[in-house]
Amino acid sequence: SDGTSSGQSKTLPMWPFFSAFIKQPPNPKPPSSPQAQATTPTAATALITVQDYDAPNFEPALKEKDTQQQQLQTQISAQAPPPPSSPLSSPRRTPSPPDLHSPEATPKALAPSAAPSVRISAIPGISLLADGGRGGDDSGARGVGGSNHSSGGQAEEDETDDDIPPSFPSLNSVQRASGGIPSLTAPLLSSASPPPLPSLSPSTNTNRIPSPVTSTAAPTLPMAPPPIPIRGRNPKANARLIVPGAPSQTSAAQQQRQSASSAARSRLAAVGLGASGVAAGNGLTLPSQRKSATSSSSRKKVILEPGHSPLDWARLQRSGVDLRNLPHSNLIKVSPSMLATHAKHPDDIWTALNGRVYNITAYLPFHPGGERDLLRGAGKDCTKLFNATHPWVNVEGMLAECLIGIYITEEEAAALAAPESSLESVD
Ligand code: HEM
Repeated sequence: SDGTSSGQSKTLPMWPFFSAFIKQPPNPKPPSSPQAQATTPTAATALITVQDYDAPNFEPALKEKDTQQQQLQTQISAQAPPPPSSPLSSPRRTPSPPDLHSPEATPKALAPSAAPSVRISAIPGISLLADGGRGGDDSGARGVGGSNHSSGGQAEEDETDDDIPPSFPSLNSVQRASGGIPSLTAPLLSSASPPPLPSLSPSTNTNRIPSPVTSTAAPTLPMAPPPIPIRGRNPKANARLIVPGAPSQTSAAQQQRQSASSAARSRLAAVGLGASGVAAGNGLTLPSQRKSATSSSSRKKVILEPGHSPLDWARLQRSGVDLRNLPHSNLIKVSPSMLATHAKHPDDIWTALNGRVYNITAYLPFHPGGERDLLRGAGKDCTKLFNATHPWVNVEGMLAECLIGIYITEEEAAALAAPESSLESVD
């Protein structure tokens, strides 16, 4: 029978393709090779058995194939379960795998002839085995290291439980109940507590904010929490918090920071710079610095009537309205005596500024410093007063439409009047 089986396996090269579509008997068979025993029992496994065949012996092989098909159909129709101790499972009982290179190494060769030799597993081909590795003897499967789910029962549960690692510590252990593992926490505490770090000792931490973390859990923390940052706060605000003469409650670091800031401010004042590093007196310094530069003048903001903002004044200048109140458009030469005659009339108030004479009557309600201050220059030269108050104001642009003429001295006016009088006398 060995020769026959060998001939069958050697002369059916196309049989694997047919056997792949043949429904297997419900009772699965053991794997056909020892290697299949190592496969996962829960996954569908395709077992492929490839054997050498002899091409010249094709004719007898066809006959043998027909015989096998008939027997196979008979077996499928009968669906007879294989005997519990199938001879085909004998290779699995052997503790060491057989030599695969020898002809007797195949399960077909190892199977006795009395057994139902013509079975799918004995025919070289492709066998699709769902849950391959089932069947057979439980002890045999365990003997070669495989698993057997068909045995079921307690054996299967034991194998499943072995894959789950045990919980540590156990759910009902004393370690969980106590909240910690003494064997792990004790070395940490013992190594951190003696001796305590100097930065964590309460005696050197009196200026810091008392924290329960530093007092209770200090041995387990490597560093104490940092102090509250003071960066971003206004240094002047810090300076205002210091009450002169009062006992200082600040720490040494804060005192050092404040002394450094005051020293920096004194250095800036020595070079003529404000606290912000900007030259004092150009309008970009802090209000306190600017007020000290103009403390001699009586600068005060007044509330202007609605519709008298600087923009309203600019709009009035561009409107084309006559703001000069002159019978002609020519500029005239104004003497101090002539200017003085335009100081009291409420509709015709002149002032001299930077060598020019303006009619400031229309501008009076628009003056940010108020009418009263502006009227201080009515009928006279206000250049000194103007420059003492707001030298940055562009008066040439603001009062362009109010220009009367140029401001001349009495001598120039007299010189101008003399020729005219002489000509008049000539005429
Ligand atoms: C005649 C031409 C004048 C013009 C065109 C004029 C214009 C101005 C302008 C534009 C401002 C606002 C400046 C600012 O906000 O920075 C102002 C403010 C002021 N002016 Fe005059 N002014 C004139 C004459 C005078 C005179 C003669 C005085 C008399 C002291 C005076 C006293 C003031 C005062 C006290 C302020 C308020 C300053 C402040 O905002 O704190 N102005 N003036």
